[in-house]
Amino acid sequence: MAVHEVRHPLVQHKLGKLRERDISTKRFRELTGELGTLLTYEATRNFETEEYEIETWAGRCTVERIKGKKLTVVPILRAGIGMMDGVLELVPSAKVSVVGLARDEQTLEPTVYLEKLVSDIEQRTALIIDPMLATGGTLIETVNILKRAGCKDIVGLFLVAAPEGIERVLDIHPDLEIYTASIDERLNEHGYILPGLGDAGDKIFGTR
Ligand SMILES: O=P(O)(O)OC[C@H]1O[C@H](OP(=O)(O)OP(=O)(O)O)[C@H](O)[C@@H]1O
Ligand SMILES: O=c1cc[nH]c(=O)[nH]1
Ligand SMILES: [Mg+2]
Repeated sequence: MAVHEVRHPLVQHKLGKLRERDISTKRFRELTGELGTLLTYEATRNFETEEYEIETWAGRCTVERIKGKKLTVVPILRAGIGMMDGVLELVPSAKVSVVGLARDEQTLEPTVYLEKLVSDIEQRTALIIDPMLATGGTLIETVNILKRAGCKDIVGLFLVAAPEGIERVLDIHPDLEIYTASIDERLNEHGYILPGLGDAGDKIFGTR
């Protein structure tokens, strides 16, 4: 297991724009999708490939394809939906397993309100997507759901992650692989990430 902070210049440039206080809903959505694409590119870097032969304009040629990797993208409602189109741009055939969790603003404990997983999830790598990993409670519960369903290979993509949350999650799920555009400084007293993005769900959906 490992935590990868993706320091690629494009990722850091887009994340900087995303942090601007007066960003519009439209721009926040665009950048969230684009960062979803870039994090997917990084997270799929070590997928195994196999060679096969094709007929080309110049005769036969050996090319490569991803070897038997079946994916399911797992957006955590609501905010994870904001990354989904960007992720699916690179893995357009992936099945989608949706989970809905909401964090109680006072206790910071998540409640699960939806589980709609693909039926053969035990044969798939799960790619969890959510802009924020804060206290880690939502991610721990999501991984619990996936493991209960038989999923063994689980990767999480987050725009921003708090060090406290990462530590808590890895304590319980040390086999998890995490990709994030930034490991931020800390959580504030309300469980929000600093400097973070504010409330990502509200910014993506235009609610407040
Ligand atoms: O790591 P945690 O402390 O559990 O917090 C992170 C969760 O909180 C946010 O969702 P929220 O519950 O606000 O739901 P939303 O996406 O509907 O806004 C965020 O998108 C994560 O899912
Ligand atoms: O900083 C945070 C923490 C949880 N959820 C968010 O949207 N932002
Ligand atoms: Mg929210």
